[in-house]
Parts: sequence; C-alpha cells; structure tokens
Amino acid sequence: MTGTEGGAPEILVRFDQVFKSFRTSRGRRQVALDGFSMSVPTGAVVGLLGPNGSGKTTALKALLGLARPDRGTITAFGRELPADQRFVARRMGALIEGPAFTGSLTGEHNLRLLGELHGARRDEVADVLELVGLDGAAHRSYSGYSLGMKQRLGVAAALISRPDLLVLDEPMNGLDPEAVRHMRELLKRLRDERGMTVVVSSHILSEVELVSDWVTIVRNGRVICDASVPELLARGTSRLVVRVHDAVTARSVLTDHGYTAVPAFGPAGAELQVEPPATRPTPSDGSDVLRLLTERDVYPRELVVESASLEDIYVAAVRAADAATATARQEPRHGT
Ligand SMILES: Nc1ncnc2c1ncn2[C@@H]1O[C@H](COP(=O)(O)OP(=O)(O)OP(=O)(O)O)[C@@H](O)[C@H]1O
Repeated sequence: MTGTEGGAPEILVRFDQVFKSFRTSRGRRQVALDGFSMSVPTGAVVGLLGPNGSGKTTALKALLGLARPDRGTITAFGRELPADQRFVARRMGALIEGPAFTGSLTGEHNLRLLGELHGARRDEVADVLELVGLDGAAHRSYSGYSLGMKQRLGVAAALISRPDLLVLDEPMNGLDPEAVRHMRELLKRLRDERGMTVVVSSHILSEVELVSDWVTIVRNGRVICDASVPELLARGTSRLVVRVHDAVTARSVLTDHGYTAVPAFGPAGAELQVEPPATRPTPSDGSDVLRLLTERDVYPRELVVESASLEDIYVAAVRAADAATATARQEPRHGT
C-alpha cells in the first residue's frame, strides 16, 4: 500500500454516502445502496464482502459509470464521478458481468481483438496471457476452456488496457479450490509486481481473506466495516480455551474469581471457554487462569489462546449491524 507521510494510506477511490434504488418490474422501490461509504487505499487489494443482494455489484457499477447514484459522491484518481468518468475509465479495468468472448476463437485471438481497441501490441497481449497463466492455453479455442480459464481470460481482458485500478465482481464464483488459489495468486502478483490497486467482491470471506489488505463489509446497501486487515484483527478479542479433566471444579474456581467459563465439548473433549472479568485492564494471556487453577490443584491438559479470525470479526460485524437495524426499526414504534 502506498502511504503518506503521516502513515495513513493514500485513498484512490472514495464513496461518500451513496444512495441508489431501482424500480422493480412490480413498481416497488428496491434500495441497493443506502448511504454507502467506502475507501480504497492505493496499491491495496480490497475485499468487498457481503451476502447476495447486499449491494456490491451496484457499488462497483456506480464506480464504473454503469449505474448512476441517486445521491452521494464518488471520487476516483482525485476526480469526481460521473463528471470525470472518461478520465477515470481510462485508468480502470473491470470484470463485472461474465465476459463476452467468441467461443470458436482461441483465447489469444479473442484477447488480440480486444487489445486492438486499446492499442495493445501483440507482445502486450502475450504478456497479459502469461500474467494470468494462460500462455500455455493461448491457442486453444475459448469454448474448450474450463470455468477457471474463462475467468482468467476475463481478467486478462480487464488488464489489456494497462489499468492502475482493477475491479473484479465475484471473480471466484463457481471456481474449484485450485482455481480460487490461482486467482488469489494472480491478484497478489498484480499488486506486488505491477503496483495495481484491486477491488474484488465476494460473498465468501475465505475466498478473499488470504489476499486482501483491506476489507469492506457491506450489508443491506450499507458499509458496516471498512478497515485494514491488521486493524480488524487487532479489534477482535482473543478467546481462551482451557481443556481440563474436571470441568466442574475448574469452572467453579474461575467463576469465584469473576471469570466467565462456558463449558463446551470440543474435538479434544471437555473444555471451558473462558473470559476474564470485565474489570480486568488487559486481555488475559492465560497465565492468570493457569495460576488460579493450579493454586486449587486443577491442572489443565491444555490452555490455548485462540486469536479471533477474520471470520469471527465478519460474523460479529454482521450481527452487530442486524441488531442495530432491529433496534432502529423498533424505535419509531415506541414514539407512536
Ligand atoms: N437493475 C435492477 N433492478 C432492480 N433491482 C436491482 C437491480 N440491480 C440490483 N437490484 C437489487 O439491488 C439489491 C442489491 O443488488 P446487487 O446486485 O448490487 O447485490 P450484490 O451484493 O452484488 O449481490 P450478488 O452477490 O447476488 O450479486 C438487490 O436487492 C437487487 O435485487
């Protein structure tokens, strides 16, 4: 990521309070973006995450000039959209809805035709095919490509204009684990070797977790979490798991000292999920728990401090957002 002097990342794209709704065929108003705000740091791979229908595609379309926001501002490369869409479009490559290629032509031929529109030379076409790992299959016809290869050719098409920003909508949809891994490695190469900024949407956290520097979680058209991965992980609290033979005694020792100890049955037998008292100034590293237990002759078989994963944080963010929405829905009723 490109930093500024103060250490804060430089922002390449910013959505600020963007609203967008559609009229459905039944005449109903369908809100797709409901005050959507997000920032994309320069040089980062940003994972745009959210369940189906949460507004990811609409947000990306708004950035690409394919959907016009009702309200709010989007800036990219220091220019405001849609006023400067053409300036921005020249610096962006995108794979947003299945790429349209000719089945009877080879991958290379398809890409060459597209490259001509962008003034790409033959060696540049070959370079992009190599980059996406299709150099070995360049002369096979597109109709014989696997789904993973088709997606890679779609990314190649997005790269042919040599963009600084690459926008990919669900590029891993339907891919097998090997193809997902390949796509992740490609995104890392684009960031590390070409200095590209990448926005990649997905409804599956594990698909983008290993490659994203920054994660934006969207729910019901609103961003509920927008932060760097290290910052997110630091926000998550770790969990202490104690595996003991005598869970009853261990639990009573810990609760006597104000700890919460929830019995569970894990893969290694009985265990307690322990949380220190709310009054404890620092998170527990486990030594306090070990001391309390051994003082009472309870010797744990195992004591593990499990760090929160991005998945835990994702689930917590979604639950918190749902709870806030439910509260907000109840409030007007109290007033009436
Ligand atoms: N052209 C449209 N007309 C009517 N409703 C639309 C249109 N485009 C999107 N929507 C609605 O807006 C909401 C957000 O859709 P969007 O496609 O942006 O979500 P998404 O997060 O990309 O979902 P998915 O992962 O399923 O593609 C959904 O309720 C969707 O039905």
